[in-house]
Amino acid sequence: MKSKTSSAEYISISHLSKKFDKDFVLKDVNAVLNKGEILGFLGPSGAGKTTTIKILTGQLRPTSGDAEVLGINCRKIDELIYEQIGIVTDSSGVYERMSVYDNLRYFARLLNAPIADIDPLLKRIGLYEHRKKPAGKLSKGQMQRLVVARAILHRPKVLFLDEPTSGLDPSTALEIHRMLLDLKEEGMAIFLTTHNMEEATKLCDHVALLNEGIIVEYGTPEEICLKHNKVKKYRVQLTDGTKHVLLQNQDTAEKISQWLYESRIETIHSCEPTLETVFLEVTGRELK
Ligand SMILES: Nc1ncnc2c1ncn2[C@@H]1O[C@H](COP(=O)(O)OP(=O)(O)OP(=O)(O)O)[C@@H](O)[C@H]1O
Repeated sequence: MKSKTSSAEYISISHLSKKFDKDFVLKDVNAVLNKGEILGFLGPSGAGKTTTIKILTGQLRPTSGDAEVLGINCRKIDELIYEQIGIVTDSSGVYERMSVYDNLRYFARLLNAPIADIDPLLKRIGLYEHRKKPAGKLSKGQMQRLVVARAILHRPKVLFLDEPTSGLDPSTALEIHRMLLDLKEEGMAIFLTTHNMEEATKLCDHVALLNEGIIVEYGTPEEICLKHNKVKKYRVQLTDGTKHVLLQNQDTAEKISQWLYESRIETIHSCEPTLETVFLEVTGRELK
């Protein structure tokens, strides 16, 4: 983990814990997010992802440990930080009777963002055609784009997204992904929570796999998968339709060469771990 003094370090989380009543829902969480990076907090429902975001945005105080966001200790965060961060949770906070444009104009005034930035932003997120529509009449995907637009209108340094593509169709999710990668390129630091391991693998520079409040793996998606690539396996489908998963060893080599000799192999692949299979291996739990 990098030192606290790094100028590009926008978020640092150190031994963070949170207790509700008697139960710890976060236990000794450590992570770092630098400028121009995407950090993913991944875990099943109840793992503590939203609680982490709430602590980092000043909505909850931790029980112990520390976190800094843009150099401000999480216990001292107040509304002033909202000039420098954007938050996407759900669509609450959008005024449904106001038009798309008026919603953004309202937030631009609130956050001192230039009104002239609204139209280019609407074009960028594909909502320009819908700018006069009441927000309440947007589709789910359009609403999600509006919520992201509202969160980035004032060009924050850090963007928090709590499951930004949950429930979206694949093409809308893809548009959100493209937008996030563009924002990252522009230097924004993005803190993302998701259940979706494919999304995390594609977008995140680093991921924290969170289970019951504990980070069970932390690193780049590649590092984590490589670390768990010790037991090598092959997946073979034969021409008779049967499927076989075989450990890489002498017996398998002999079996595969026999099947090759008999022209019985339809497909053959090596089984590299994914974040999904790593999570299952480490926790014994599916991510759904
Ligand atoms: N205000 C609260 N009081 C008591 N318990 C809470 C409170 N907020 C959250 N919890 C509990 O803390 C645990 C973690 O909740 P959190 O919302 O952080 O999970 P999550 O990983 O974001 O889940 P999901 O993917 O379902 O959003 C859950 O067991 C939840 O019931």
